[in-house]
Amino acid sequence: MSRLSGLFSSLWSLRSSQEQIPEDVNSLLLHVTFDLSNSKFVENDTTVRIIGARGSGKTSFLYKLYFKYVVGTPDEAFDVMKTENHNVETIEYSGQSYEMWEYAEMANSIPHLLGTNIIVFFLDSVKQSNVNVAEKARENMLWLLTQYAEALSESIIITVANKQDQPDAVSAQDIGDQWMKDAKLRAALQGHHWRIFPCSSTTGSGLDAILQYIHTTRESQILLQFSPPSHRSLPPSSPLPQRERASFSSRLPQGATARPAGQSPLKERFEDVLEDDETLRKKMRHQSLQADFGSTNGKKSLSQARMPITPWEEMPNPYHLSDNDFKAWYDQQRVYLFFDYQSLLRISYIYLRELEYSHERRSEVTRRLLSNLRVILRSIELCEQDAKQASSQESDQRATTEFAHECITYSETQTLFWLHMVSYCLMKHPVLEGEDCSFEQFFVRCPELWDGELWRNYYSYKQFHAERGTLEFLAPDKKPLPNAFKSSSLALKGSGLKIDYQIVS
Ligand SMILES: Nc1nc2c(ncn2[C@@H]2O[C@H](COP(=O)(O)OP(=O)(O)OP(=O)(O)O)[C@@H](O)[C@H]2O)c(=O)[nH]1
Ligand SMILES: [Mg+2]
Repeated sequence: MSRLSGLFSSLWSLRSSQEQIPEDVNSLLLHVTFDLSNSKFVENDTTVRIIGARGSGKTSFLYKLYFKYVVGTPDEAFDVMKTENHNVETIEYSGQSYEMWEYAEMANSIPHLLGTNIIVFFLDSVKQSNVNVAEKARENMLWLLTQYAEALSESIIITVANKQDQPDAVSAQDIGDQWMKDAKLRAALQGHHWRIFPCSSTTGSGLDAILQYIHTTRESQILLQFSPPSHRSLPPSSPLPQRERASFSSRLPQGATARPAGQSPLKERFEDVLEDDETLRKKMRHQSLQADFGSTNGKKSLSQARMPITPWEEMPNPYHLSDNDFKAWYDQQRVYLFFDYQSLLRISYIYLRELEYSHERRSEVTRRLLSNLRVILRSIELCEQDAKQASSQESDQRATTEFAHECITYSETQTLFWLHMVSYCLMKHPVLEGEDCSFEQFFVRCPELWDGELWRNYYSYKQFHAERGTLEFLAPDKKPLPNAFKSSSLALKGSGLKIDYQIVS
């Protein structure tokens, strides 16, 4: 320890001679805030600022990195003492040197944070089980991002859920979910590259993933000369309120998505739509890069692309997206974190509403809805498989819970049934001019859709879940579906039950 504390104090004196941190932080803050209006903050491309609660493990993290990447002794045991002001080390990673600063208090770090490229925000995951502590951490992050929104607008934000080696640590997934449930914080983070990583500064687990993310994200940001990522312009979206969630269908047995034997007229329909798994994986990687770095612009080849390290944050929770963003994502066949019953109703509603204003034929829209759904659901499944495989290799069982969301599987019969019911509800509860036309409002108005077992009125279980119905629409075997079309739809008039069947065949 004495060796390290000596090291720290010598570093401190070296740095403090270069960067005078005044005692009166407030006056400095005023000064910096004033300067903001006139200056564009640009700093060393590779500076990383580590902040967070006292005792959360910032110093341990810095020196674990130091021993691993500088000294080359990753298992070196060392003690740390409370940081007086700050510590700094230069860490070499993938041919790039990163100057890493860690600060004792957030207040003394602020003058250095402004305009910084990478902010690493540390949390003690054990203490996150205390709601007040968790809330305080979120408040601090929010305060920083809102107070210095302009100066930090380009900053990559990394949240580190440290001390994951402790049995009572709150998982990174749960902490991330809490952060995303906080509408203000979510809005403040929107537009930043933001990720949360599980980590243990004592065992060193998670260190590589964090460094790799810093490296690839920063590298690409430089390549793209700070061109904003494509999602930056998206407006902050409000989450749907928690409400009773009906279940669409339990996952079909393994292989249910495989083509059934026999000559269904729909059999060839998706031949050109659903690519093989490898192509889908490539596409997902490409999309994740685009989401992360704006556009690859040909500057980064696919062979250089890496799967996201913690893929779930790359994939948006559909509940966090506005209707517009949700649809844009769907149209691009991009992978969501999960796609549940409510998401299906929502996309059905959005597509049907759009139909009212477009010249597109209903059958074309339905076809697009189905083909996109099939690709998206398969992509989610592949991500799930990859994550499970990765977690079993790392023997980190926690990672598998990242995908523990309700997710439907592809079934043409079930999808078209729900599309039909949404269409029916749209007719029964039309959106009047001037009314809020969000899915959220529509759903509130349609109690019919709250019952995930609604299909039982029309179908036997066997028919609704028949394997044959996965890739072709099976008509109800109990009673006809309600008419879901205005009488002006002459071609469809009176066809009630068979309408969707006609559309897809
Ligand atoms: N179990 C466990 N203990 C950790 C971990 N990281 C840090 N610690 C312990 O937590 C205590 C505080 O660690 P520090 O690295 O000093 O934390 P800090 O954020 O730098 O604290 P300040 O300097 O007071 O701001 C020490 O006893 C560390 O050994 C971790 O990942 N797991
Ligand atoms: Mg410290």
